[in-house]
Amino acid sequence: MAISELKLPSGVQACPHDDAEQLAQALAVRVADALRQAIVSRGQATLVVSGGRSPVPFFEALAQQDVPWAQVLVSLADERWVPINHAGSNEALVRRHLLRGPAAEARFLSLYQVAGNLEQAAELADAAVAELAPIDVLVLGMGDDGHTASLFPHSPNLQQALQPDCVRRVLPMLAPSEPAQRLTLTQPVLASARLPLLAIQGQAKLNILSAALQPGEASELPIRAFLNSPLEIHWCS
Ligand SMILES: O=C(O)[C@H](O)[C@@H](O)[C@H](O)[C@H](O)COP(=O)(O)O
Repeated sequence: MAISELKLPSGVQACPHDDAEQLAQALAVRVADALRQAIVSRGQATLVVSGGRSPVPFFEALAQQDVPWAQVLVSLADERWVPINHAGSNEALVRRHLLRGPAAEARFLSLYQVAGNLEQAAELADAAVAELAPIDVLVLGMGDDGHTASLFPHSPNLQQALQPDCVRRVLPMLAPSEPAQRLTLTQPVLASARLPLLAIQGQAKLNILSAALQPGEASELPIRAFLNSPLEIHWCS
């Protein structure tokens, strides 16, 4: 199956790419163009990205793009509740692969907070990201279980986090995989994005996307809450 075979909702655009390298390059050009346009319109741009393994080539391609990085605020859709020197830190991933060279001039807004427990860290992060929305460019990934950001199926707080009127910007979340303790932006913040992009690779994730396009509960496949207009889905096999 290819993404062009999926029946996508109106305003959800399929963007197929030949391979991971071409996807990363095309996404970097798309994001850089949107950041430049936001800066021309509003004097600054906010970019929120996801962690994981697959964004690294995209981060490195974006770091090469000609963007007025000093006018860009970068943050994360989610973070593992680990310090920056931990292997699972999304902040470390972004600082290592994106915020280098000219892109090092961008401002970074951390989700990670030192606190006595995950809930306290989420409350501190909630206050720390007050300036984040509306997001100009959001880049989401998706797990093989249909999670996005750290919105994991059947996780405590998931229903609250997916509410369009959720008053929290950041909630604590438990992932089925280590590091389990997570901090995630909630649906209202993520849905504020002027340009939401979903980047996924492989047939397994396309099958999950196909399932998420069928009627059902977002609690089973949280990505469901984001498959609406406007959205570009960038995919390669
Ligand atoms: O912290 C994280 O891991 C990400 O924010 C997470 O939501 C990621 O986007 C998916 O797990 C997909 O990860 P891959 O793209 O590496 O498969």
